[in-house]
Amino acid sequence: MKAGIVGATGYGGMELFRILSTHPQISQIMLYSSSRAGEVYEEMFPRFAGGSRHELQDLDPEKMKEEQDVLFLAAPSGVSSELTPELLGGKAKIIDVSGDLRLRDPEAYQQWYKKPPAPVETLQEAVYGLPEWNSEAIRAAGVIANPGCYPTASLLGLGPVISENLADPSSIVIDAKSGVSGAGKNANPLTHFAHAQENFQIYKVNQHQHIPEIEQQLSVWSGDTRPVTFSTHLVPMTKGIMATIYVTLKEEKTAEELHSLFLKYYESKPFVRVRRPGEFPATKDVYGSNYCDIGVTVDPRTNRVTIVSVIDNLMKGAASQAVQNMNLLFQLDERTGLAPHPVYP
Ligand SMILES: NC(=O)C1=CN([C@@H]2O[C@H](COP(=O)(O)OP(=O)(O)OC[C@H]3O[C@@H](n4cnc5c(N)ncnc54)[C@H](OP(=O)(O)O)[C@@H]3O)[C@@H](O)[C@H]2O)C=CC1
Ligand SMILES: CC(=O)N[C@@H](CCC(=O)OP(=O)(O)O)C(=O)O
Repeated sequence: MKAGIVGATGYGGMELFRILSTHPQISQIMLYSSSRAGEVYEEMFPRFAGGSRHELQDLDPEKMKEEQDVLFLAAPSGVSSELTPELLGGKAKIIDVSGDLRLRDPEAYQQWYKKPPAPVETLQEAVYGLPEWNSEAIRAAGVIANPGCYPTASLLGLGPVISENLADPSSIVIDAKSGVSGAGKNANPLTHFAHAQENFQIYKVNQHQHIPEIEQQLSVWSGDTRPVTFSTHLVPMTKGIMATIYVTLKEEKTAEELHSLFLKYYESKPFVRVRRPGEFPATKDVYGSNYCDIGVTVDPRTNRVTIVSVIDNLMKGAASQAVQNMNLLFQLDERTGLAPHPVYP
């Protein structure tokens, strides 16, 4: 299969290149750049030297959609809204890693992203690519909206409890933390080294663009609207997300019962690992991998559940989940090309 990456010079695009370079079904990778066409990728990033050379190409949607079997879009939000309509109707399947195609409601996109939304017809073609919950639709899709990093961790943590209608709808609190690579490669005041190191900061309070994405999927599971309190914090580490989720149960459950519930949903899912009762994961348990590790318990004094969900934001939160989606789109084993073990320490 031939794969193309838009945004290959960015953090998500680099991870895509790293994974696809050793994927057994990928025979050729084409890299596109809006700013550095003509330059050689391996000279720009010597860490990738030692194999084939890749000259960065100009974006030419007409050529791209006929020459590639799959196109990964890993550009800032706002780019895919315009580019995807031009890429439809060709040979290539499209996997968008940005937030542009995730929200069904264009007005919600405008409200939360403060940018013009993609055309409604394009949004209607896109399937939400959370493989553990949506694999059937993904297999039949032509366009995938890859989930956001925070929503991936949050939704995998909440899925079993919300699907089983166990939670008091108004009780959901997601307290999320991310490493700085979540903000991409361009410096901003929040992620500048001198500001971020030895610092721990909350940001986008009640304004984060992932709130409607999380609520949209919760309403798919529950059939009604579940507003969430969702807070994001910047942690002085390179990669990793931890979502600590609190929900109040409608009825009493033991920690063992909740553990069994999570196993029921995830035992057959290769990339979600549920910890034994009383055990909780850390971000380094999944570093560099496609895993989401989850720990769950309940406090019998408050009847409140604590769910801890960790991912690597650039992997399960972006690039490796996109490749998992590619595997499903092309009817491959979803594990193909996704190395099994995280990097440690
Ligand atoms: N970082 C993360 O953890 C996650 C990021 N995402 C999303 O994935 C996308 C990529 O993120 P990330 O890799 O971190 O971002 P980066 O800022 O690191 O890289 C984005 C890349 O997009 C390319 N680009 C910029 N403008 C355009 C344009 N007009 N047309 C085409 N390409 C363009 C640039 O490459 P060039 O100049 O060579 O074209 C740039 O290298 C974003 O939408 C982000 O929100 C999603 C989940 C997690
Ligand atoms: C640490 C950090 O700044 N993270 C980013 C993640 C953004 C992202 O991935 O954006 P989309 O999924 O909407 O494309 C943020 O919180 O905005």
